[in-house]
Amino acid sequence: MTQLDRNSLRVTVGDVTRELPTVRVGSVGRVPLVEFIGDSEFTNAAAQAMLPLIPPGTEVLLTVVTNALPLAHEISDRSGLPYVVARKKRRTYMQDPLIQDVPSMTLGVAETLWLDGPHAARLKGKRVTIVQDVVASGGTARALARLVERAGGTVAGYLAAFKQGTSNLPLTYLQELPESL
Ligand SMILES: O=C(O)c1cc(=O)[nH]c(=O)n1[C@@H]1O[C@H](COP(=O)(O)O)[C@@H](O)[C@H]1O
Repeated sequence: MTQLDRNSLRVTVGDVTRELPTVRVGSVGRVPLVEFIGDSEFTNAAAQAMLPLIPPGTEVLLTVVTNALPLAHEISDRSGLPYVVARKKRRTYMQDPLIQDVPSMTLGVAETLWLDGPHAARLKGKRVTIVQDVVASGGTARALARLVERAGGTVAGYLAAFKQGTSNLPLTYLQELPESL
């Protein structure tokens, strides 16, 4: 990882290098912006590198829209593990969804997660690994863990492409990003 200036940070995953732009977030300062959506080459490199980090015993992956979705798709495809997706908006077709507030978000917006009932059923009795693009405060990860428990599953572990900040979750990740630049 190379800091080019306050406006960008160069990261390399596998043989793919990207210059992440930085964005201003509240009073925190500038944080590097990781975008997997729209970048299959970067997504695929990260998914491939994350395969050995999947916690042993994992039976199902759980992720949340939007940015982590292509990553979870690729990890699922490469590992053969099924994946389940929490949404951030209610959909009219949802049946008995589990609704979970995310207490605080690094990017500055409070959010609510929605897990459709039939999808929650796929977590019941399973060892579930939570997959994210970035874990910062850990608020999203904790909300996803709560959904696993409410669905009757157990959390096998937390897997992220990048860690940013000092959350004390038992997280496996590829690289650590600076909290602010
Ligand atoms: O696109 C995003 O939502 C996102 C971009 C980014 O550069 N960094 C980033 O942390 N996020 C999202 O912010 C959430 C992590 O923040 P915490 O809940 O504070 O750990 C995840 O849902 C990420 O998808």
